[in-house]
Amino acid sequence: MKRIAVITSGGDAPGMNACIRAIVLTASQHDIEVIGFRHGFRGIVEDLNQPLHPNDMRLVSQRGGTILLSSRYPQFKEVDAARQAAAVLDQHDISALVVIGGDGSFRGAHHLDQYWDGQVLGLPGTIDNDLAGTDTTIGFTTAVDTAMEAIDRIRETAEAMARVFLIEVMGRHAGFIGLHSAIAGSAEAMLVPELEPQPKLADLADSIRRARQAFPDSSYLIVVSENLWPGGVEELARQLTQATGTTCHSAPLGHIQRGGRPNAADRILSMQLGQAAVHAVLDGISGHMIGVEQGHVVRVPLHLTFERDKQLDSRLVDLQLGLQQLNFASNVVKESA
Ligand SMILES: Nc1ncnc2c1ncn2[C@@H]1O[C@H](COP(=O)(O)OP(=O)(O)O)[C@@H](O)[C@H]1O
Ligand SMILES: O=P(O)(O)OC[C@H]1O[C@](O)(COP(=O)(O)O)[C@@H](O)[C@@H]1O
Repeated sequence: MKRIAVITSGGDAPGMNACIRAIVLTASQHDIEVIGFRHGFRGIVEDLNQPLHPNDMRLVSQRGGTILLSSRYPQFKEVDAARQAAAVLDQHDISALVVIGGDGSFRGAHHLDQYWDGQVLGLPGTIDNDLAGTDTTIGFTTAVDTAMEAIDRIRETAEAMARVFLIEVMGRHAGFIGLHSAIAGSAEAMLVPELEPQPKLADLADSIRRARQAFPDSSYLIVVSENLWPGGVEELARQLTQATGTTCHSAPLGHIQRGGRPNAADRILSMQLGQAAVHAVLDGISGHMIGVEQGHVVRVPLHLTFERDKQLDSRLVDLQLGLQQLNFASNVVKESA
């Protein structure tokens, strides 16, 4: 009988618990025990093990965060840490490890694979959706829903007070949350790292000025990815206020985007991938991520998920940029009417 170990690693993502549930239930169907290690790779190295029983899984899918806890543990890059993890996994007679996490976690899984004989599998769990080889990641659509709801709320007060807001969303190196929440929130402008060329301060200020002229009683929302503007969204708001003469407010959404109950799509994705991970273990697969492409479960070599950049969907970028233009054009029509 095989034993499977599971960790959740890096930034937690809504749906990780539903994924753990599917792994534990599917494994039990095949008489396979599942052991969790708390706090990601640190938990393996320090042997923070936690048996996972099907009976414990009844009320977990609905919860955000991760019942296995997570961490950022840079020490795992060391060879000694990987060797220690391999020794702990062997002591527990583990034959496969499932890592639920993002690109950093998959680098960790790939690293461990070189020092351990067991099977290593990755499941894409990050709100950032920045893993190549899968259309979406566990937690992404819930985070977009959360950002959209926050944008809607800001829209209402901004509209009531005719204010300009810069709303900062998560996504350290990738604009997926930015793009999707900008479209869903009908933002007047969007700043995400993938835009070529990047809008300049003067362009943004000019758009704000024109919109204010045409529609002085309306709100104007700009969605901005974190880490994009030097000094952050507060500094961008300060510079735009100075350039336009209109007060521009900053609203960083922060970690509220990461918590919360997973939406239906994330629960379904998580359970689909959790079940598929156990099937991959039974098929003897190692060194792969289990992802989803066009509704089908796919197995992708781990290194291909983090060595390549995942592109934004150019049709969605065009959609947002086009609607921004039309928004502006309709302002001009009204202005001249
Ligand atoms: N190059 C690497 N080699 C080994 N382990 C790594 C490497 N990069 C990241 N890790 C491990 O994966 C963990 C999660 O990575 P991180 O980038 O923080 O989050 P995410 O997996 O969500 O992208 C790190 O804290 C570390 O333990
Ligand atoms: O909570 P922390 O450690 O400050 O990390 C914040 C980062 O984690 C994320 O929420 C998720 O990123 P990862 O999934 O890659 O860990 C990013 O969007 C954000 O930049």
